[in-house]
Amino acid sequence: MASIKFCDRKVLNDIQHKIDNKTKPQGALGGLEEIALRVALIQQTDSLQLSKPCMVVFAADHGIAREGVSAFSQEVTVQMVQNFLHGGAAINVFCKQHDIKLHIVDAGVNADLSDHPGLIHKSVGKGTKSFLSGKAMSFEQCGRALKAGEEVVLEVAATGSNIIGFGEMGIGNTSSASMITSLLCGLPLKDCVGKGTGLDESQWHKKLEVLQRALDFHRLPAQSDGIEVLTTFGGFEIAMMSGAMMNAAELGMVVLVDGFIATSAFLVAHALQPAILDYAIFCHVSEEPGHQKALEFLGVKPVLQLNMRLGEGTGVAVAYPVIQSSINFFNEMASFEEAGVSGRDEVNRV
Ligand SMILES: Cc1cc2ncn([C@H]3O[C@H](COP(=O)(O)O)[C@@H](O)[C@H]3O)c2cc1C
Ligand SMILES: O=C(O)c1cccnc1
Repeated sequence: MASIKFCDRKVLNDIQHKIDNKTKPQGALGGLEEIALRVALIQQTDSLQLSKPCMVVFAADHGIAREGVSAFSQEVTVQMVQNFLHGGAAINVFCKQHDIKLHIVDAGVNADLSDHPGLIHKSVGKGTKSFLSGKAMSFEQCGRALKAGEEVVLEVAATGSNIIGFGEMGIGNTSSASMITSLLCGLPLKDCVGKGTGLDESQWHKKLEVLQRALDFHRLPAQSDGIEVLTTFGGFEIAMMSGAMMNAAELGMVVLVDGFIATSAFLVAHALQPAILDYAIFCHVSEEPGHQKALEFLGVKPVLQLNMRLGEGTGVAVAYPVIQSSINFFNEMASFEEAGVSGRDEVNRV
């Protein structure tokens, strides 16, 4: 398992000084300044670099999808994987637009995908079990998924990438994310359950009722251990994302987190390795109510607020140019001295 170190804060004052000395009123670039500070802390240098940005989408099926918790049926997972491989999904479009290299991983889709050369094959099984009457996965499967996530990141890092985004596909996975968020953030389940792919009001009540029954069946203590929560309610793609995120942080990469489901994987990683928070940028806040709560729990602000609720890593891909802008102002903007612009104190003296 990864062992993530908190970033060395000795450089913090120098970084802040550099940001404050750019030719702008102090703080005027708002969130861009926070992003630049985060990347500078990770990279421990005053010349920031984003190399070979990558996006990894983990796909898997969920037994809970058969309990009427999603507006779509389970086959959509494999159909969307094929769509990813043919370049037709939202994540393909946005990654292409921003020159982000896209990797698709079979983490445990309920189909035989062995003859798809464009796919990274890491399947841990043909979908999880329904967590309504037992654990979604065994500890052994969970261990394999975490390890597979680490392996994928190692390969991506070896290409020279230092910034990596994570996304997912798996019908039913907002249900897993709701359970994980409720338990790891110590929140009432009701506050963490949303409409996913588009449930109506009565379908939402049914989803909440099913998930409440699962919660009552397992009776895990509030603030349970991350692995216990993951094996009981997780998905293979969520476990693989957790392992991947931890390894990326350990390697000193910038970790770009997408929406509700990716953040639930992050919550597991954070429960196991709190220092991972130093390496993460939360790219957007999803319409799923549990996502906003999870971001509040972590004490972080999202880059974008676009009322998106798709997943696949789309929030990461559309936030990427904003992150690039943060790096560019930090590297390229002139300081007051360089540009011969009067600083605030000088103006006050006049
Ligand atoms: C066509 C389609 C494309 C998607 N791309 C991402 N998701 C998103 O929706 C699913 C989670 O929602 P729920 O828990 O309600 O099933 C995940 O697959 C997620 O990635 C999609 C869903 C659909 C239907
Ligand atoms: O926020 C997300 O990641 C999300 C929300 C709804 C459906 N799929 C994904």
